[in-house]
Amino acid sequence: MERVLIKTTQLKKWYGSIPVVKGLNLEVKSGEIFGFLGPNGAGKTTTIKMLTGLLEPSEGEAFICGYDIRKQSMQAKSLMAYVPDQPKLYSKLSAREFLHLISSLYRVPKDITKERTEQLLDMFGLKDRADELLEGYSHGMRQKVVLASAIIHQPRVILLDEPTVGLDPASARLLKDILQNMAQQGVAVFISTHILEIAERMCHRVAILKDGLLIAQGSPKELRQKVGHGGESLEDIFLELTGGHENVELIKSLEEG
Ligand SMILES: Nc1ncnc2c1ncn2[C@@H]1O[C@H](COP(=O)(O)OP(=O)(O)OP(=O)(O)O)[C@@H](O)[C@H]1O
Repeated sequence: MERVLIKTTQLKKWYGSIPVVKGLNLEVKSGEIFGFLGPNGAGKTTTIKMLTGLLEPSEGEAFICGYDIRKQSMQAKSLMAYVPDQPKLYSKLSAREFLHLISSLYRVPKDITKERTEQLLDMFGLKDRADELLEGYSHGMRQKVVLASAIIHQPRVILLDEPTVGLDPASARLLKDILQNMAQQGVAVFISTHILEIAERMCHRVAILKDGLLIAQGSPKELRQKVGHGGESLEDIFLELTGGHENVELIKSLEEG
């Protein structure tokens, strides 16, 4: 049986008196690519921040590889990687220096760090500019450095918040290939995205969050069978479940009017 590497039980978050995540029960297994979908403000980033230990849950628990993110945070964090939607880099370091730094924080031995840094720089097409300061990098190039730094310690779990924003098509494809490869090696991949085509093509299972609650969960095919009438795309199902179809109708009526 595959191991559950990400698990939440009745995870909740309030900001002040406002509940934004309302009791999430999630499980992601080794080798699984899990898509976390939902309209703006649904609570996706809040959930990911609780899973990574950046935000304290108001109630409930989250586990990474069986470690409680609050009580065993060092063990949990050493086994995970997090790619935020707005990554921050040390702009006065070069890409090569940054990768060495992150790798050393994860206590990867020096010789392995050097080898993996060169492999990753090569893989992401950054080798020619690896010694330039990151302040001179474009958004997409920075995104690639963050991705490289996230996988340098070979995590068992990777959480990505909107990772394809700013990547050119070739880099987005590279990311997809890397994540699929990681999943084949048993990594649990948790990816929040608004790009439903990515979710449809890449994710083994997706969950749709609305107003802090899970309203559907399953493989894209299962969701189509459960919710659809046949022939719909995941986008149609998403809009149906989240009420986006009303907006489509509204736009149409505005156009007609
Ligand atoms: N620090 C905060 N203080 C108060 N409210 C917050 C804070 N951070 C987020 N929220 C609110 O919590 C809700 C969920 O936000 P969150 O960023 O988790 O949504 P999301 O699903 O990631 O949205 P998006 O797709 O737009 O990135 C929103 O209503 C947001 O305004």
